[in-house]
Formats: sequence, C-alpha cells, structure tokens
Amino acid sequence: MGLRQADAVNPEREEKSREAAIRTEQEYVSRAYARLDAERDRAEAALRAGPAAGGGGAFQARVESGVATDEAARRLARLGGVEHGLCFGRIDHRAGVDGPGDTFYIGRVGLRDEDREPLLIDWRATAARPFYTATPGAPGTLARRRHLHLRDREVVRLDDEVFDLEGLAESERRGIVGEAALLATLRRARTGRMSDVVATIQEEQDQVIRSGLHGVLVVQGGPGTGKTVAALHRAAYLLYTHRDVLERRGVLVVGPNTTFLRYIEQVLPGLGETDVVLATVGELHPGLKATASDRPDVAVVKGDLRMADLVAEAVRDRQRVPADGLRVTTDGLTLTVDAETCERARDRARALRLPHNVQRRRFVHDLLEALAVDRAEQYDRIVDEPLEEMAKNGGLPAWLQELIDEAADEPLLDETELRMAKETLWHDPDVRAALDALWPELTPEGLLTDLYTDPDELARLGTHAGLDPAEWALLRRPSYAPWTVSDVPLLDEAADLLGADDSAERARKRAADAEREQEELYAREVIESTGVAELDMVTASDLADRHQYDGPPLTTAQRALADREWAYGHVIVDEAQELSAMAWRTVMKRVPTRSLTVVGDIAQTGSAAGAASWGQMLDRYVPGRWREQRLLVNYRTPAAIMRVAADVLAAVAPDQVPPEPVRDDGPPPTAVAMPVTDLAYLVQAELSRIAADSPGDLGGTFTEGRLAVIASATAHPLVLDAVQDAAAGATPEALDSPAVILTTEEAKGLEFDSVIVVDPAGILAQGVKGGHDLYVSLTRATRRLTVVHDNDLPEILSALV
Ligand SMILES: Nc1ncnc2c1ncn2[C@@H]1O[C@H](COP(=O)(O)OP(=O)(O)OP(=O)(O)O)[C@@H](O)[C@H]1O
Repeated sequence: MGLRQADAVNPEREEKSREAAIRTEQEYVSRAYARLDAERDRAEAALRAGPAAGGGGAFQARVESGVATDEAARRLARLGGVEHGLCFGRIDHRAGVDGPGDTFYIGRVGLRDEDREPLLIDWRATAARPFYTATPGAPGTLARRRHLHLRDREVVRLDDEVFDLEGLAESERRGIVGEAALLATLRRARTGRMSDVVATIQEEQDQVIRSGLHGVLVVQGGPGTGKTVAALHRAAYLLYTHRDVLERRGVLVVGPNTTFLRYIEQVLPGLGETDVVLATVGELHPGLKATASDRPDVAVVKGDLRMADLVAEAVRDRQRVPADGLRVTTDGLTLTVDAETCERARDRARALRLPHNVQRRRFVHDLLEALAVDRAEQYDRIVDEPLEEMAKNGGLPAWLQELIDEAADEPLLDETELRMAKETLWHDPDVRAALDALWPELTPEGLLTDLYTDPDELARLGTHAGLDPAEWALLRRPSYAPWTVSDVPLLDEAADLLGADDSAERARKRAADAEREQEELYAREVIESTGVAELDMVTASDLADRHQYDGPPLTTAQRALADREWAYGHVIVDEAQELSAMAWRTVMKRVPTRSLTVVGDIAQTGSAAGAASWGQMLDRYVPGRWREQRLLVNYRTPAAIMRVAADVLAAVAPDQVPPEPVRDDGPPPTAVAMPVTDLAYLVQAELSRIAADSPGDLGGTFTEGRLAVIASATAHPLVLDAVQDAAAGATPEALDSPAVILTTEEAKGLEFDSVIVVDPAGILAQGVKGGHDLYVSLTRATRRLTVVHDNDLPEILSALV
C-alpha cells in the first residue's frame, strides 16, 4: 500500500501542514490559470486580427500570418477544453548530490511562464510519463507523486504518495498507483457522461496509451477495464506525439453506436483534440447514417466475406453482351453491331481493371464507334447502289469511276467525322437506352436494391459466390426497407467496384483551369501596371489563388468525413469484437498503413457475425503482425457484483479470465422474484437509494446518479409498459434521465450507478450469444445490481442472495 505523507505525522500537525501545502499549491495553480487566461486572450486577439493583419504589405507575410491565424484557432480550441482540472499532478524527482531534484506540474495542456520556463507539462509529454508509471516497487527517479484535486479553480485536496520511504508492499497494490485519488474518482456517481481519467491513468493503461503509432495494437480487456478511456487517451496522445502525420491525415474512431460515440465525444474535446472523426460502422459510407440492424441470422450472412464475391458477381452480371448482337433504330436506319464485336468491346473494357463506371466509358466509346461505322456504311451503300447499277450498265463516265476508285481506298470516316458521328449517336435517346441496357451506370444503392429484390438473381449469383440457398434466401428484402448497419460494408464494397464516372468533374476542372489561366493573365497585368516593389515577391499564380479563395479551409475531420477514399493516419476501433468480417474489410480500406488500435473483449461478443478470436479477423490483413496488450483490472464493477458475473463468464467462455475488480464497496447484488408489472416500485426504491448513498463529488457537490433497467427481448415491451416514467432506448436524451430502459444490445459499452437486470433466463435464451449478453448486462453497474426473475433464476446466477 502506498504510504501517504500524512501517515507519518500526528493529526494536528498533519492538518496544519496539509493547509500549508494547499496554500502553496493554490498559488501555483492560480499562476497557471492566469497564464491560461493570458494565452487565451492572445490567441483570441490573433484570431480577431485575421490573416491580413500584422503581415505588412508583402504577400508572403500575409500568407504566413494566415497560417498563424489557423494555428491561433487551433490553440484557442485546445485551450478552451482544459478549464476543468487544468493542473492535476505534480512529481518531485529525488534529490541528487548536486542539489534538489526537479519538480514538474502535470496538466491537460503544456504552459510556459513569461520567461518561457515550463509552468505545466502536458500529460502526453515524455517528462510527464513518471507520473503514470512510477510504482512503489519501481519508482524510477521519483521521490513523490502528488494528485491535486480542484473545484473550479480552487485546490480542495491533495493526495501524496511518497516513494523513498521503506516498507511499501508491492503485492498489495495489484499494480494500482495513486490509489487514494483513483478510488475517490471511481466512487463519484455517474453523471451519464464518460469522464476523462487523465489524472488517474494506471500503469497498464499508460502502456496502451503510449504504445508506438505503427502496426496493429489489440487491447483486450474484460468489462470496466478502461479500454475505452485508454483508447481515447491514446488518440489524444498520438495526435500530440505524431502531430505532423495525424493532423494531416486525421484519426478515425469507430464505435458501436451513436450514443456511445457521443459519450466519448465529451472526452476528446476535453483532451483538446479536434482532428478526430467519430463514426459507427453504419456511417462509414458517406451520405448514409444506417442505424437499423438485421436479424442475427441475416447479419451473419451479410457479414461474411463471400458477400464481397456476391457484390462483384452482381457488377459483372451487369456488363452484358446481347446473344444476337446489338440492334438499334435511329433516324430511320437500323444499326447493328454483331455479338462478337460487342464481346470484344466488353473484354477490352474489363481489361482496363478500372471500376465499372469508368470502364463503361471505354465500352460506350467502342460501341458508338461500331454504330457510327455501320451508319456510315449504310449511307455509303445508299449512295453507292445506284452508281453501281449505272456502272454495271456501263453508263458511268470515266472521271466519276476514277473518283469512286480513289474513295474506296480512303477510310469511310475521318477522325473528325467519326467524333461527330459518335457525338450525334450519343445524344439519341434510343442509342443511349440500348447502351445503358448493356453496361449501365450504377450506384451502390441501386445495385444492392436490385439484387436484394430479385430472387432469381440472388439464386443465380448467390450460387456463384458460394452461398447456399438458405443463405441467399435470407438476403431478400423489399426495396423500401431501410439500410442496415450490415449493409454499409456491402455498399462500400459496391462503391469500390463501381467507382464514379468522373467525366463531369473533369470537365468542370478543365473549365476551372481555363478560368484560372484568365485570372493569372489578369494578375500579371496588375503586377506589371502597378510596379509596386512589395509585390515583387508575389507570383501571378499567388494572386490568382487569392482571388479564388472562397471561405475557410475545411478541417481534416470534415474533409475526411466527406471522402470515402480518405486514408486515415490511425484508426481506433472500440468494441471491436462486434465487427463482422465485411466490416473489418471496410475499416481496413480506410487505413492502408495498417496503423490501428483495436479495443475490445472477445468474451463480450454479442453479434453473431462478430469475432470469436482476434486472429480470425486480423490475420487476413496483418498475418501474425499484431501485438496484444491485456488490461486486467476492472475499475467499474465492485467485487461482489463481479463474482456473480464471473460465474456466467466461466459457463459461457471458460477460457476467459474475468478482470480483477479494484472496488470493494457497495451492497451485495440481489435477486428478486417478482412480476414485471410491479417493477415501477423497485425502480423508485432504487432511485431513492442511489440518491441517498451518492457520496457527493470530490469538492462536496452532489452529483445525481443514474439507473438502467436492462431487459431480455421478451421482457422489454412489458417493462416499457410497467415503468412508464422511465426513458427508453440508448438515445442521448434518454441516457441523461435518471432512469432508462434498455435492451442488452443498447447497454453495450455504457455504465450506470444502479442496474436492474430483468429476465436473466430470457437473456440467456437469446440465441448463441445469450450468455455473453447476460455477462455484459451484469457488468454495467458501478454500485448496485438487482436481478429480477419470475421464479426462474438460472443456475449460473446461484451466487446471488
Ligand atoms: N485510470 C482510471 N481512473 C479512473 N477511472 C477509470 C480509470 N480507468 C477506467 N476508469 C473508469 O472505469 C469505467 C470503465 O471504463 P471503460 O468504459 O473505458 O471500460 P471498458 O473496458 O471500455 O468497459 P466495457 O468493455 O465494459 O465497455 C469508466 O467509468 C472509467 O471512467
């Protein structure tokens, strides 16, 4: 146990020295806040002044000041997020022979005083690391670590750990550092928001946070081990340490549902980062926000990699050759292209190995050419036939015969004539319809809708892709059904295969380039006519650029979100065990460098399409090249609740070890046999209990607790009926209310002070993953757990009293 400084002195002296220490720290903290205010003022002033100010007349200077303004905006955003708990730690290095050791204050952001001396060390900086890694057994060069607890800007408490006294029993500490501070933090009631834990990050979490940027890091840990908070702090750390790469490319955090992402959204800005995109798998296809889910058996089929083959088959199936060749009537003529020529055109287009919509251009050009030639030949025949007739009858003058012989050696159409003929044909609706039928321009949505609604096509192509009839039959759905989360990887796959015909975009660019040339010409004239010396450094292209400037640049996050082909600098996947193989395929396309943090718990896999092991999903992309870090300590669930959950885990995943709980507080969990109709009373009673034993915030402020009722699919509608006062569903508003009713799936990744689990037998019966669902439900409570059953308590919950 870490020896607190206070233990070594008598109570009165302790109180006095504590007050004195608080006064000293208050002075320091006040200085830090004053500095923060000054920095904010400075950044605000720079921002108000705008890009042109301070740059003098020279254009380059103005550009530089524009960059400085962007930097000021970033800095301001960063400084805005650190008001709460600005400074939370202090480390004193051991004195050496050459004098006292260094002292550093650790904060959410780095600050320097007027003389550029460090006032606060950013928590992500190397110099801050001992704050997180020192243990009594391995203190490194630290003599003391101090946690500072603030309420607003006031220092209200200090917690010390002194490392250079003897007699510290490492074994008692279970690897936990800063225990007093940690437990105080954990005992705070849940506010419906995920808090950042930057002041109490633990050693094992610190290793995750500061692990190198490259490669795939898997963070495997049981419920409540801080995987999510560690992953988010890792995002902040990586952005700080690899700013150059990551500010440009951004970090993508993929989480299980939008509510959950909202929770973590409240953490990241608090850490002062802005270049992070948060998305669910349902949002990875730009322009779509899929939230609906498929039935588990359907999700399993859609999540299988054979779906990639099915989508590819569907695309190929739309590149057709008519068995009897192409016939199309235009301008009173029936033009034809034989099947062999059509086939050659298709093979030439496919050989380009480009997306379908881009290959289409080649195919269309080839067929238009064939049609144009046929038309020319037909015209030719119309003119030639009477002449041939005349020639046969010997009625053709010699000069005309000579002309005809000459023309026979010339091609029928020269280049310009051919281009114009193709152009005319392309504008004929009948020609276009005929070509569209052979090689249509496709959208991902259109392709999948057609496929899902056509049983014959599903049968034919499904068999090609290796799906059996029971599987492809599950894919049928009406065209009006909403897109589901499992459809998104398939849409993404289709988008890759289809690509976009960018001719319109290229035409726009050509026009823009021409316009720009004009701008440059004009700018050159301006430079020549003004002859102003300070413009010497400006090139005409600079001036043209300035002229075309239209609004502030998009942030990395905004640009990344809009671009399906954006390559992120790093991707973090939370609750990663839930991703299907197809979802992994989509995620991996977003990060060609394979720099990922994969966070999850195989024992909590609830989705039938999810992972049974990490290797199953990752080896395909980084065979044997991913590293795993385990988190073993549970910071959420008290020991008594964890004992009950451990029995469930032993039954459903005997090879998984439950995490070791830090907390040993709270009442024992209970089981109550009662009808669901009486549930409202229990909810009321629980709400009063959590209000009564809410310990208040560190500074004494009372914080409200939260309660969740997690019900089996069968009991869920009955619970909604019985407890009408409670909110329902994992929506942001519902989670902000005192009591919320959730399904097991909605409860994933969330936590509450008190949890009532209804119908455990029903949850267990929820398909193959029922046991995992029950394990997840039982581990959502930070203080109280009640299990409600209808006299059918499953055997594996017999530890409940
Ligand atoms: N070092 C820490 N200091 C204080 N609180 C912590 C620490 N680590 C984790 N916690 C708290 O423990 C709780 C669980 O953390 P988190 O939700 O990140 O766990 P998880 O491993 O993602 O859980 P699950 O798999 O059950 O979703 C949170 O309330 C978090 O704030």
